[in-house]
Amino acid sequence: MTIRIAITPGEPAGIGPDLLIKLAQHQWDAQLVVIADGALLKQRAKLLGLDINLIDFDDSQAPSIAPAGSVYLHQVDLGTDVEVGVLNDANGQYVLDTLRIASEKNMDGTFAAVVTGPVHKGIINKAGISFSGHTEYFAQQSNTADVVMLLATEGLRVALVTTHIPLAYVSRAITVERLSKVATILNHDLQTKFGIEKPRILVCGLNPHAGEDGHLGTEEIDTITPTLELLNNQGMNLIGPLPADTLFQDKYLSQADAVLAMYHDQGLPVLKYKGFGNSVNITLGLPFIRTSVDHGTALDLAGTGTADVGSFELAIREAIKLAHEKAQNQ
Ligand SMILES: NC(=O)C1=CN([C@@H]2O[C@H](COP(=O)(O)OP(=O)(O)OC[C@H]3O[C@@H](n4cnc5c(N)ncnc54)[C@H](O)[C@@H]3O)[C@@H](O)[C@H]2O)C=CC1
Ligand SMILES: NCC(=O)COP(=O)(O)O
Repeated sequence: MTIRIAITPGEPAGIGPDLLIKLAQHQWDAQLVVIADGALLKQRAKLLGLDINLIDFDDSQAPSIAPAGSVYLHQVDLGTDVEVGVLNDANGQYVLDTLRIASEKNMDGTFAAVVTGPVHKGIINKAGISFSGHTEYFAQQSNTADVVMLLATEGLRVALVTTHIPLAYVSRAITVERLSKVATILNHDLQTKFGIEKPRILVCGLNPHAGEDGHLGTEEIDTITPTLELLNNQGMNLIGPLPADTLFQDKYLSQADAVLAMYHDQGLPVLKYKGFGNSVNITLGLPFIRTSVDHGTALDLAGTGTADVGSFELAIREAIKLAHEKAQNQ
């Protein structure tokens, strides 16, 4: 069975188009359909000294595999010409259009998954569109109240209770309800997507030293500990709250299936230090499969041909794998 995957290369001035063009140089075991402006891809390929053959995507045809050097294209017109490495808010709507189409066509079953390249959150907002990240955008588009950001590399999976919010709002956002939903989604998807029968999840505290018995903050006593007790009584295996500065060592990680961090920069720096370029971002809890890269737009590398394809490649491979598993279980 041929799986059909949507790919959004993301910010047109960044490295997303470069990586997509490089990855299309070999044949994939799935139909990859890039949702982007074809002229942009042609121009970027020329700059990189590569050829790219774009095949018009027709969703009335059965999924088929493109030969090496080719990729299927769902055309979306850019707002304006792209200067490599230079952001332009005139293209903010274009980026969002590619994501909207990917979302709609995953919801209606045209695609079995979406793999996203990096977007620049700032320039989309500068274009007058409120946007904090793919994770939140796809949740909103699919009317999903709670989704979970999980990044995975060899030997470490990190999920987040809160995602793209200012640090000043984090404490308020960690409620019994949110923590319960995130832990439940994480536990469920570790079982179903990763085949772990009874996931062992290490849960970080929020404050230094997990609050030091309430002397350095009380969120652990007021919210985190009671929620973990509640969920463990229902059969989960959540360990914590643990001091985040000491739990990231092999002694603990080797016994764990995932770490649940309270906020973006508590968990992701460790993950990226361990596996930058070799990690995948997976959104759990969505009604469709979405994977992504572990890096940003890297404007400094766009058009140079030096950007590493590792994470984008892994994101596509993971999406294909998850899509096959989902198809088999239906
Ligand atoms: N999935 C997404 O859409 C993500 C988007 N971003 C966005 O990217 C923008 C830029 O963020 P930064 O913090 O500067 O992170 P960045 O990942 O774009 O760049 C950080 C450093 O890593 C290098 N780098 C990044 N990707 C690389 C690759 N594939 N190969 C080799 N080197 C690479 C860059 O050259 C730079 O030195 C921001 O607007 C941010 O929101 C950041 C992370 C994920
Ligand atoms: N650091 C990961 C990240 O910010 C990716 O966010 P998203 O766009 O995948 O929601």
